Amino acid sequence: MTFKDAAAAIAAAGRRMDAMGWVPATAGNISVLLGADRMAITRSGRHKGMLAPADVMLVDGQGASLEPGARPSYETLLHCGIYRRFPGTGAVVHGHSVANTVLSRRAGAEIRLAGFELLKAFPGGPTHDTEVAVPVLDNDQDIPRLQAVLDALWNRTSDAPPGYIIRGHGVYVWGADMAAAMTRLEALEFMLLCHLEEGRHTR
Ligand SMILES: CSC[C@@H](O)[C@@H](O)C(=O)COP(=O)(O)O
Ligand SMILES: [Zn+2]
Repeated sequence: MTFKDAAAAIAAAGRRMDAMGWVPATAGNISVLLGADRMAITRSGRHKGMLAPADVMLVDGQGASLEPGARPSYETLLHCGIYRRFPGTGAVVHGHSVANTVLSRRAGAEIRLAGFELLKAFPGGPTHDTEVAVPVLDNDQDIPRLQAVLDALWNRTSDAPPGYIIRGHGVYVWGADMAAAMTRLEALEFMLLCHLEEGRHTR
């Protein structure tokens, strides 16, 4: 994929996330892998619903800017961590929805989703008749330290997680390409919203 195509896919994903209310203010970040040591990612502090090609830039596999002086997403290392850990990943999306924020603020170490038809949208989820645990981690502005917590978590499990949620902050989801990542994000956000509504109606 060319940088131009990647920037267009990132901007389209940002518009979709904005339309859903998942990237308020300058929240969220989005990337596409372009090669073993290269990815296109949103610049820090841009509104993800109004991205122009110039709001996307190149970094290397360690998250270092390939454009002198330019500032990629503050959370670039979390994207690098996902590409490193899950080979075959081609795109990563991060958003701050009301559902993932509210639910994670009162969750423990995971949010369990069970019995939803949309669980079939997750990889390896051929049936609704299953339960998926989405990890919830405490928020941390020290991104290398947060990535170390994620690496330790992933080392303890053989499951391929559908994504993860940072408490009171937002969700990270990925896929083989942008379409797959967005399908997974939409499915997860739908189920989280159901979870939130169920909580409201059973109180
Ligand atoms: C609007 S504050 C949100 C940031 O702290 C961060 O969590 C975020 O999602 C966007 O950061 P960015 O550096 O623009 O990629
Ligand atoms: Zn964020």
